[in-house]
Amino acid sequence: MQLKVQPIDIKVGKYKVVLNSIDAKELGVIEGDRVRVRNHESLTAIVDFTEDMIPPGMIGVYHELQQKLNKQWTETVEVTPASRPKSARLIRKIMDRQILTKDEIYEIVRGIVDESLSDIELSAFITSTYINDLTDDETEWLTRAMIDTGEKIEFDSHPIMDKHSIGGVPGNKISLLIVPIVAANGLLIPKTSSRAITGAGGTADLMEVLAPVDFSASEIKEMTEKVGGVLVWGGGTNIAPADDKLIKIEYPLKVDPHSQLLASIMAKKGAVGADHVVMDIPMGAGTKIPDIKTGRKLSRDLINLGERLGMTVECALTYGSSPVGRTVGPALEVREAFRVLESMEGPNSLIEKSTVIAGMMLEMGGIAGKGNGQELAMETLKNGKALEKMKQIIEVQGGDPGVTSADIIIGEHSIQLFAPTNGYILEFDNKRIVEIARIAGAPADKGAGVVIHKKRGEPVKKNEPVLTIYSEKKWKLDNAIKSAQLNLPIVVEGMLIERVPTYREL
Ligand SMILES: O=P(O)(O)OC[C@H]1O[C@H](OP(=O)(O)O)[C@H](O)[C@@H]1O
Ligand SMILES: O=c1cc[nH]c(=O)[nH]1
Repeated sequence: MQLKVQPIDIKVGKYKVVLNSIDAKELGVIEGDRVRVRNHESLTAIVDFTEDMIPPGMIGVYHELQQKLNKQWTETVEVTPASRPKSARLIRKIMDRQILTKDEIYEIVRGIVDESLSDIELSAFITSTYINDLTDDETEWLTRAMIDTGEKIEFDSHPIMDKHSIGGVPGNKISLLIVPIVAANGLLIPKTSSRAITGAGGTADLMEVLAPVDFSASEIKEMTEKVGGVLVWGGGTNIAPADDKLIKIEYPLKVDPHSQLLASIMAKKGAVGADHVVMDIPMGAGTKIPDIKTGRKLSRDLINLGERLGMTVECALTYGSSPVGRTVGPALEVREAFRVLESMEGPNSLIEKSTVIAGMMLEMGGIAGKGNGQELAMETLKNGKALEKMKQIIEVQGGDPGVTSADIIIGEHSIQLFAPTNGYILEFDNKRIVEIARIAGAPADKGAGVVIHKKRGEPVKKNEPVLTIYSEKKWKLDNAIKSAQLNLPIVVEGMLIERVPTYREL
């Protein structure tokens, strides 16, 4: 069928077209099917439907496909039904618990990278791997395919250090301290991070408060060689490009399937040529890892996958039942981390966790003797070398190296929530804290988030503030307050939890 092209200047992240339902019926396609669009070249696109936006005889072409067709633009195109790509059919095999071959896994990853899989198919891929774990071989191939379908960095000098957190604990801003500590001690650390997956601010969202995070592989190499380290967004590079496309699907689903998590993390490490990696595995109620047994199993899986890929991996099982530090949300977290860099002023949970992990890295990199890493990491914070290095990192990434914690802008609208009674913080719901920060606008609105005045186990007096919610927009703050009041993330109780009388009135 010949259709007249109607450009639609909207980016949808895929090759997509819109057909009038009359033409779609004529072609025998429904929403989510594919069509071949042919002018001088031939491309497959996913079909959207409309009753009125596009009249019969025309085809709406979204931005990405326009860019492709633009090379040899024509007024009309030939449109024919196309079959689903092989990668889409392979996802069904995972649902049926069949084991995929290496070639099949590569086919799926190519389908993710070249945008030929629809969001529905991608979410089926995520969901089926959430339900049915991939085998060790499949996970290795998934990781390798994610590395091989993107750019890789080869450094001339080694060792290359790296760290990664599996996420799942709110306020985990430790990379902002670890990277400068490690780089200040002469090791190279080209740290790529994801944006938030299940949280209210991933490290890439946080670093973006201070400097751009979007760089090519060659820029990352150059910047790391210049100042020793970077804190960049993995999705902004062409490093493991499938990763961010999968994370975009995981984010609304709020899931991070085991095999995807392994591949997502290790692909980013493999692509930058990491030699030694420390993994942070937050554990406990409300995290991705409910208990130590599951944490040890994940550690073994990460260590084994590292061995298969030629990296030494050590894992740190860390306390995750309470947020790290007292802030959740990009700008608030950056300000808290910066205060530690500036003056060691800050929560012990943040300083201790950051220096323990940085210490492990200094030992693995041969800079500190066994058992002395944390002391050296602490010293690097105290003597201001980590702050100096952080400023170099900010500058090399194009931010303002003169920035101080006082310059970081927090959302202008805020409200405090108060303790209803004297007592102790008996329960503290990490997931609710994240949810409230997200409703307030985090991570997209950098100034949105939550300050935690009282953590689990701490004593509190009636009417003392327990949380402050910040937002850049009044209406988002109102929604966050409503959500917090409907289901408070904190339970305050006195020492007496409930008095049960001799006789209860029924
Ligand atoms: O949103 P949730 O699932 O909590 O965690 C995702 C965060 O965890 C990792 O942190 P890092 O890069 O090691 O600092 C990721 O890169 C991302 O920033
Ligand atoms: O980078 C990350 C971190 C946690 N989970 C992932 O899937 N990727």
